[in-house]
Amino acid sequence: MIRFEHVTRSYAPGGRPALDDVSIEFGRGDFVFLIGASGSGKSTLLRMILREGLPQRGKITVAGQNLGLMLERRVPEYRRSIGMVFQDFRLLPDKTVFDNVAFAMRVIGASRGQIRKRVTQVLKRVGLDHLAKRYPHEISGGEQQRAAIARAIVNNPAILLADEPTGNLDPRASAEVMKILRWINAAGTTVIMATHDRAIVDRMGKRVVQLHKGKLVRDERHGLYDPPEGSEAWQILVKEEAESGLRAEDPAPLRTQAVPLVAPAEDEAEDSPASANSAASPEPARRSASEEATEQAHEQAQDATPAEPSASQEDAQHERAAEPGAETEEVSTATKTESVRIVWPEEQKAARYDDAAESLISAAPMDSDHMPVFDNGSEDEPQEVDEHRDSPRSEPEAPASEAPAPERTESVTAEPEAEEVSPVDTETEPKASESPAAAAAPEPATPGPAALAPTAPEPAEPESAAIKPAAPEPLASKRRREPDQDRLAWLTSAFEEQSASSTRTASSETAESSTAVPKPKSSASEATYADSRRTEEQLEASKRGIFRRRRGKR
Ligand SMILES: Nc1ncnc2c1ncn2[C@@H]1O[C@H](COP(=O)(O)OP(=O)(O)OP(=O)(O)O)[C@@H](O)[C@H]1O
Repeated sequence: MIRFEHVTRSYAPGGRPALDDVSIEFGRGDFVFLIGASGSGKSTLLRMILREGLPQRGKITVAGQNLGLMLERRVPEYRRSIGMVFQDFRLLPDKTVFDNVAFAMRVIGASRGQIRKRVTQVLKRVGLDHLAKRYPHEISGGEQQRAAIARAIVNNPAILLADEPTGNLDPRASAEVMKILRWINAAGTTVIMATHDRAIVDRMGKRVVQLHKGKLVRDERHGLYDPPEGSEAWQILVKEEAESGLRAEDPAPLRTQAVPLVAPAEDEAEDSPASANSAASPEPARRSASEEATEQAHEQAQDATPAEPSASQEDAQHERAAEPGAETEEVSTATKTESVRIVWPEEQKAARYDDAAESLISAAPMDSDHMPVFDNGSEDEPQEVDEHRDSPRSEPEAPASEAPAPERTESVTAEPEAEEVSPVDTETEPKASESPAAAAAPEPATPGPAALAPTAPEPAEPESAAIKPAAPEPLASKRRREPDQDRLAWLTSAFEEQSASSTRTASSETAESSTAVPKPKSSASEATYADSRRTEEQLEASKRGIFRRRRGKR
């Protein structure tokens, strides 16, 4: 589905490429951890999937579309097929949780009723329906990240990219985020997550892709954070750590078996390269870091540009294609598509879900409807929209208990104008114009058709549990390792314990421990906020114009 072919990407002339001759594939429904030292190219790889920057060499195709051939004006639509979650959340600070999530639907022209219904549904799924009216600074970091995830998935993306989504979170909040990502993946969304969190990677036992100075050095179907001892990736890291003086701080690799440097998946063996070759640096773009940041902010703002007030994106594409003289864009040398939105056949979605649901969700606490259970406090309290934002931490927080229902197939039928939405609106009946799919989410357990995509079996436990390090570790490494194992143990119990048994005290402690509201990390994100607000104002202005015109007609 996502294919990098000998991709090289440099930011500065003559500098070391951020990605260096990287060839790799990510399949539909994959859950991939992207690991590597700071500066190894993880974020660059994620951004390139989002088409933020093109390779100077090589080719990236997503769902058969060559991103290098994609017309600029199609990029915003393409990006709406992809959800993105950042370490610093990037919520709009002057919007409530509800409106942050609703914003992503408003920019595609969804109607008020659709937005209200869908946003409420998604907030329930991430356990935030009771905090819908809070502002980002009134909720914890973990809750902010869940809101950011809700925003990322509200339009049913085919791909979810997460750049260190647990980087600012404590273990409990991290575990909840991972539960959600696991569930999203089980619903068929490809999840690619850059992380430095050893415990999470080791606990999940998912595919691990490791970068080192822009090169792909490891691709394991079910990997741990540390490369297998003796492998080339392990040797590279030992050398790097010795050079940087980090070795004494770092734990020894957890396994003793040597595996090939790059171990392609069984079904990808033909296409995955055995190793990443060093390539001559191409002529890089002559842009400064600040220009790059501005470009990113601009590109993200493009995403926020309101779409034509048409129906769903697919419908809109078909409508445009049906118009006389409408463009049909050749987005790939091999594939001619009408839409840049990433869609795959219904049966494959169902098959992927059916195949994945049982195994992927199994480790997370679930309620009777197979929803991840969140530790939001007493289960006795009714779930309702919080209408008392003045006392942000005094209300009881109810657990999510809505049916999970991945409904990646639903499409929204947009109305001509996006309207301001309030989560306290008491109207609950969907409008007649709303898509039935939006009203009735499919049951996850429904078996898919025969076209089931084979999925590698999930390991019962990470292999690390049974394997001892081959060599005695230095004292310093043991010191570093203890907290890591504590964290691993904590995560394990967090995954396994039923939140019904968790106390409200624990919940509030967690909330207290992570209440700091992160400032935008970079000028790019600040610019994104500003551009998003500008877009918001443009929306408002256009609505005012529409209403004025209507009044004039009357
Ligand atoms: N906008 C930019 N302009 C110039 N160089 C950049 C830019 N973004 C990243 N780089 C450089 O590209 C290389 C890869 O950076 P990248 O952010 O992809 O690494 P990373 O693995 O995500 O690091 P981290 O774990 O610290 O987030 C680094 O050397 C970095 O300095």
